[in-house]
Amino acid sequence: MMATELSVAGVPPSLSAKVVGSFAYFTVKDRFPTIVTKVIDTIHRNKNKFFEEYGEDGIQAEKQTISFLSKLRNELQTDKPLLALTDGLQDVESWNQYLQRHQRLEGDQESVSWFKSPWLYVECYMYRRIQEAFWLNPPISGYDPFNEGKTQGFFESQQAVMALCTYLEGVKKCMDELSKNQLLEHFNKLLLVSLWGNKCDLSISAGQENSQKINPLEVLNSLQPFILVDESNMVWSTLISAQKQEQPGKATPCRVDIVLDNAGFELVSDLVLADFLVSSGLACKIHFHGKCMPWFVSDVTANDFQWTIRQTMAANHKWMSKSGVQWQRYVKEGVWCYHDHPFWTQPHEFCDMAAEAPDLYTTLQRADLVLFKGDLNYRKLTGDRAWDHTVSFDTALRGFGPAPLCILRTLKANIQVGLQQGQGEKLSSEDPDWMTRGKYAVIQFYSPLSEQFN
Ligand SMILES: O=P(O)(O)OC[C@H]1O[C@](O)(CO)[C@@H](O)[C@@H]1O
Ligand SMILES: [Mn+2]
Repeated sequence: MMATELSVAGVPPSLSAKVVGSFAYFTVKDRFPTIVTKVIDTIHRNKNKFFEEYGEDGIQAEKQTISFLSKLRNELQTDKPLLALTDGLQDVESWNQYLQRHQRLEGDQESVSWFKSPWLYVECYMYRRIQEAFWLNPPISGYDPFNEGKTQGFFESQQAVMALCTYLEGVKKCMDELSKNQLLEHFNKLLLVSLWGNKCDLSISAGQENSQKINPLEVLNSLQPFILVDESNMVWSTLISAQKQEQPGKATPCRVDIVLDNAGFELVSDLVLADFLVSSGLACKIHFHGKCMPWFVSDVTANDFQWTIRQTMAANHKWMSKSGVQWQRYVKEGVWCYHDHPFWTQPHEFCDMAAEAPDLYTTLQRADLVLFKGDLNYRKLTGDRAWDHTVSFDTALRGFGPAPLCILRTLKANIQVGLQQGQGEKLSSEDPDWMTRGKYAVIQFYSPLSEQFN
């Protein structure tokens, strides 16, 4: 099961920093070292805290972690071969096998390196190595170096969060009187807020900025021209038709899975959408999927998920705290549940999920709809390959389709499929950076049950 064969007929090569001047090249060359340096600074700034908590052992661990990370930074800046992991975590074997498969494919170990290997692989590997640096240094193994940025992103988005929760509670109050069209209107709005919430990630800005300052609902119209593909109507029909199939014997009617991306405002926008789906009866159960370790700077971990709900509950704002209390109740009652499978923090393209993580694939098959959030999920759905812009989304998925699925993504990496003939060229001539600045977005849909829609 080699995941990145470059020679599969009809499948383009993986994006890689070996293309000098490409976005992948600049990311590996400039953004990776910046991110590792930021992690080092964060640890250093927290030195006193480690001392207070763990005494001399904390100081030793801080020093040692910084030394591991400096070594990592040096390896990546000098294009050294990737190394096997040694921290004994449950996913080590799978990472090391992945490395060996690449080495076999390339014919020598030197060729599997930061600038020569697939960008998706080396970027995931960098975050896994950061995790290793901590894990090998108890007592600070569990430290999340991105936590400060994530919590700051949440606090700086307070006004937007309040506006969104006020809107949500307003809708919920009159839910019973809403016509189907009104319900659809609210659904569309909240789907768009969740889509544009993906602008708020910390990885693209190397940890600089990830907050939502203005009322997201007020800017939706002005953002409409920047949505390049909008298949939200298929998402709506999927939810409606799943309801029609609801049978008394079916254990979990209309289940929606949300594969989360970033903490901060984006997570709140996802929770608001999930609340709307449940309170409107469009869904009965929501399964959230997050990361089991700090990932791509701002991605949601179990801790971020719980923390965000607690903070929302504790807010000194009537509608915000009401929303938080409701979310806590959903979690307690099992209407919402959070999972973090190790597959989400591995470098695989999603077309390899069925083979690499059959249990996760089976889990997703139980959903009536899977909503994927964000750029990294888009890269993994499409294999992070140099597809022509006009190739269809289903072709790029290469057989991945556990259930009807939709991706809500703002463009931050130079990959985009499913466009009209000439659309990509036109965008490139108007704005050469159209794929990498988070200015444009897509809502793309695929269903393995497509006959249902024919
Ligand atoms: O949080 P998101 O939307 O997945 O964005 C992260 C993206 O940002 C980047 O760091 C930009 O290159 C990509 O590596 C990654 O795909
Ligand atoms: Mn992210």
